[in-house]
Amino acid sequence: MVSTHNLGFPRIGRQRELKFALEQFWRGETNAETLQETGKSLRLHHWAVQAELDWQPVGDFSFYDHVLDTSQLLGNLPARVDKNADTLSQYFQASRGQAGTNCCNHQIAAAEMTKWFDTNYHYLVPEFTAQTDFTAHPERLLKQVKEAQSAGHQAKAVLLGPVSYLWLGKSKDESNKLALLEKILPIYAEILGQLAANGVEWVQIDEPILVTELSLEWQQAFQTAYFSLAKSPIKLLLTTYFGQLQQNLQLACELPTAGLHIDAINAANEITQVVDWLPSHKVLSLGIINGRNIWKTDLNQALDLLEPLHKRLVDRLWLAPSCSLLHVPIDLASEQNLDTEVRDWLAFAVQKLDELQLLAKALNSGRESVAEQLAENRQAIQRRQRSIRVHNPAVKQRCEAIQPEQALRQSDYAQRAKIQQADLQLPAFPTTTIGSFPQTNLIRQARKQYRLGLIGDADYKQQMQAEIRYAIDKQLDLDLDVLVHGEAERNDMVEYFGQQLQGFAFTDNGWVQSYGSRCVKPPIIFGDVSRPGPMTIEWIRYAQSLTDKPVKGMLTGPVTILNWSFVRDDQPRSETCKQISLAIRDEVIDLENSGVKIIQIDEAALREGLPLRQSQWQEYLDWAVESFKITANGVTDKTQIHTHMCYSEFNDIIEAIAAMDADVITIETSRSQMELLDVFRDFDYPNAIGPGVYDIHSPNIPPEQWMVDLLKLAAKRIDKQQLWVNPDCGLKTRRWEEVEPALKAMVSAAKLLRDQLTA
Ligand SMILES: CN1c2c(nc(N)[nH]c2=O)NC[C@@H]1CNc1ccc(C(=O)N[C@@H](CCC(=O)N[C@@H](CCC(=O)N[C@@H](CCC(=O)O)C(=O)O)C(=O)O)C(=O)O)cc1
Ligand SMILES: N[C@@H](CCS)C(=O)O
Ligand SMILES: [Zn+2]
Repeated sequence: MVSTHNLGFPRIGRQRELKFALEQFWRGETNAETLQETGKSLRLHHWAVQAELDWQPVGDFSFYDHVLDTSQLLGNLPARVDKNADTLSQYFQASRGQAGTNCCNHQIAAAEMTKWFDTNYHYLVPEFTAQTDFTAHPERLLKQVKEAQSAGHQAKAVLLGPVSYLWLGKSKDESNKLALLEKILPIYAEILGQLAANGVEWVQIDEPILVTELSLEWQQAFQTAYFSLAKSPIKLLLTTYFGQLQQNLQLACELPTAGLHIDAINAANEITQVVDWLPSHKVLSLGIINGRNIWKTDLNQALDLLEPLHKRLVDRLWLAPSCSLLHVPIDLASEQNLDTEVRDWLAFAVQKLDELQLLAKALNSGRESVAEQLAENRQAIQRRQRSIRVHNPAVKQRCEAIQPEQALRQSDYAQRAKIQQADLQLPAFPTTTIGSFPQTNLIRQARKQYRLGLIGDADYKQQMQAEIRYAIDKQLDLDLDVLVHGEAERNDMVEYFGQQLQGFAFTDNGWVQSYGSRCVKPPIIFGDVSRPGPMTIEWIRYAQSLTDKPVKGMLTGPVTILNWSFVRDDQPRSETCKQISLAIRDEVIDLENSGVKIIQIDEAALREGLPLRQSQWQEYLDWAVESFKITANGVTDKTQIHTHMCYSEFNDIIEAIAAMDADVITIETSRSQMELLDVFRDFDYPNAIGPGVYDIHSPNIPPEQWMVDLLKLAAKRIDKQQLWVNPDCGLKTRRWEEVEPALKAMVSAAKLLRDQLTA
């Protein structure tokens, strides 16, 4: 008999119950008990949805992030959290920071947040020093185990493994993180012991770093860790996902665990080798359903692959999604307005689990036991392949006809910079923001009413224009140099563009957690992409009509639209990206023709799209940078092109960043004390840079002196002529009460620097 299990279920809830519960709690409208009740009810609901599986995951739920949960489990929250606070308050202090007050609270900086591998999910980076000690705090996990067991479920505990945990964290004092392994292992052993004592048979121990290129030192750490944990009285399912094992394959197979899970979508070519290497007592869990995409599985094809493996492995074969279902929307049944043809091609989390059960039944009881469903699945797969909605010959021809010159600026940066400055006349340390201003309730309500047809085009336009006017007036009061229109009309920087492009479909409720309570609704790219008409021109033109200061045209770049969408799997990503790049190029040219002098093309997701293995980076960077350049470079020298990236660890890709040749790049740096600029200095990066001085992910308002200090640190690394002054990212998640004083201090800091450093 083949068994089924799931690596993790989306936490946010069908109606984003978790989001609303968290935000109410943070606003002080509800108490901790109410929040805990929501958590419990979501967990119980999720386990009920997964009840048909042989094992239900416990420990995948989180109030903010599972890596932060692991830090708390191991007694490793940042030292600055208030030791006297209760555990929930400590948890939120670490995830969101705490603003200082005049009375008793001191300001607590939030932990650094970064991308979880190549996904759009963010985790909170564990912090280490040579002195870090760990202590076991398994109470929350054990409580959840009990909850699941009491509800009649087979609890399989989910833990982030010790080696990946250390790898994902950051040493604050340059000490070797691996030296902590010997301290952390007894704590894991203690937790495993407690799980066993509470009736847990299997622990899914996630070690996703096994799909990356590991040095010998880290490979050896796996040996040390798992030979040590093998003494524990519990079965470990060593779990890898997001890619191939390659040089870690033998290691993963041979570590002394009771089972191994591999990503059978991304590492399909390694299955045979894994089966050959795997010791005969071990379970092999195959992640056969794609946990990163929303397409129906070709079940007949999957069975062709699985049947011979089942014959060989018999009871030792388990089936699961390739990774946690955290990265896909919950339920297709929540969609009332999806195009029926496209809907027929899709599977969300709940449908993926149905697919899993169907595969298990076909293996356990023969294909004939599910013949009807298999026939229906075959037809759906064929309908998608043959659909005329997918293919647009004009788009394909335009892509084939792209000439290399289309990706080139007219002149080099030095020459462009002079032409642009002569026109723009910006001061030293020019100030700007990244694009969005607070998405207030009023804005969201207006969008909702418009969406529901409760207000018409004229009303909506008037309301959005009022918001734009408000944002422009505020920026004029603040004396910022380069203004933005504030993005009031955008629900999301990717969804907004997708909704106006052909080849995209949308969901109403296809929410996916991005960080904490924040979610996104990734568009679905199902066909060739084209732009039926201008997407942003009217709004920017209106904003520019209100002021003589330059207002940036604001676009999302092709690589980011690609990386933050669910992408078609029937052509290379590079091809889809090229199609998007031509569509956005047309928008850039229209903006220039409308008199817009500065155009920002956000490529927030360019870096996270890097393949997990460095050996594949260059190929990706070649087409990603080319796509950006096709989009950006149809303009004359006079137009200043900005790009923005929220994550700025550019050490290994600085050449690609330089090759993008944006006139100005604004980046996230404030939490790293400008250290991220070292690579720009070492590379002699010539173009302008706006290192973020205001961490927009935290409600804390940065004091002016803090930003002055950051700018001075920046000026030590980068020629002051090159420096711009801006926040780390857009301000849509913040409130005006936070934004105004923060930007006031930022502009003041820039002016001070102007006086001090350019005198
Ligand atoms: C820059 N970031 C982005 C990433 N990915 C994207 N696709 N987009 C990004 O901007 N990845 C990296 C970072 C992640 N950062 C964020 C930051 C903020 C959010 C966020 O705020 N998300 C919102 C949802 C945004 C949205 O689409 N809103 C819609 C619908 C809102 C809604 O729920 N409306 C209610 C009614 C109004 C109300 O009561 O609030 C309804 O319909 O019932 C809109 O504004 O129209 C969030 O709330 O989580 C995400 C990623
Ligand atoms: N222009 C966008 C970029 C976010 S990465 C914003 O300001 O929200
Ligand atoms: Zn950003």
